[in-house]
Amino acid sequence: MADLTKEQAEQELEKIRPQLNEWRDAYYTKDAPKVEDNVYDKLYNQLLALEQQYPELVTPDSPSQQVGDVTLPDFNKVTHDIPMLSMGDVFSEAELAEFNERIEKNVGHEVDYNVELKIDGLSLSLIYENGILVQGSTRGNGTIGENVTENVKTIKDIPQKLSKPLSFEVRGECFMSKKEFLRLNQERENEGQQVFANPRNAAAGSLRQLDPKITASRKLDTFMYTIVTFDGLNVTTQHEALETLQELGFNVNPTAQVTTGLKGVKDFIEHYGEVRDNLDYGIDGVVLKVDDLVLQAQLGNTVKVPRWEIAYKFPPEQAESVVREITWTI
Ligand SMILES: CC(C)(C)c1nc(N2CCN(c3ncccn3)CC2)c2cc(C(N)=O)c(N)nc2n1
Repeated sequence: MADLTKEQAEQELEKIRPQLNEWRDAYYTKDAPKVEDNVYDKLYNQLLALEQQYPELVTPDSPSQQVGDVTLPDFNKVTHDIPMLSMGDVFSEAELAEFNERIEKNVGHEVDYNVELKIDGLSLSLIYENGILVQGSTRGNGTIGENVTENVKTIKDIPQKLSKPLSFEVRGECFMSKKEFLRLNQERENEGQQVFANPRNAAAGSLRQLDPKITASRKLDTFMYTIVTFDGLNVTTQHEALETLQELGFNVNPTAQVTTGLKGVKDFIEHYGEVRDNLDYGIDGVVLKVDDLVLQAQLGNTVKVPRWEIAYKFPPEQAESVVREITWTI
């Protein structure tokens, strides 16, 4: 911002201060940010620049003076030493068959897959040192995530202390059950607040709160699915990794199955495609992972996605309004 005269700076500040305070209040009290963080940050930095240029223009109600009880809408960032990759996805059985053929051609024989439900939540990384939870973070862009450690400590199904003094990273999905989603939205409706569009948004909005007390007031759950570093664990398959996670006290989705080649995958997909609406958590597909960890390493990853896994995606769940309409007609 070009150097302004003191009068011009004062006029600018009289506009910027209430705007930032309004945005910040919306961010906290309504969990519904009115603007993206970067828009807030940009205007906030303009305020800081003007106040640095003219310190005498700083007022007690300036957002720059609201330190302590209200930290800025920005999380500390963490770097994922091992990137949190994306997933290749397919939408038909023909594409699944192509994926399987590619794998079999590459390794020269049929392979076992660990088949998992794809939970519709947000990715979470947990780091433990000597069995103590020391960091929780979101996926972010796969390399840089947000540090949400204090919030993660309010999630009841995440162990803060493991039964073994392990130092490792585990990853999984943080989600909100459909039951909790309905309860929370009813509460927000009663309080005249904006409701969340779906459980995934509600989970993201609850985990990505800067006030852990707000996170604690929302019931979040997890299903963990990856041990990133296996040192000291004799785990040789993805299925064993899930069993080990369960033994260590993590919540693991109980439906995973090992199949030989694609046999059984079709039944798994059809079954969970049918019972999906009755599950208390959202799913948006099924994930196939080559079960053997040595084969996974042999197949490796492309820049963004592992070559050894694929996500079969379901069509979007039936819209709430359609369901309500049918009920209404009846
Ligand atoms: C370890 C790998 C990479 C194979 C992996 N990656 C996953 N994901 C990556 C892409 N993700 C992602 N998220 C946002 C933007 C782009 N990609 C969302 C998590 C998995 C997600 C689930 C689930 N949801 O239930 C699951 N059972 N297994 C996963 N396994």
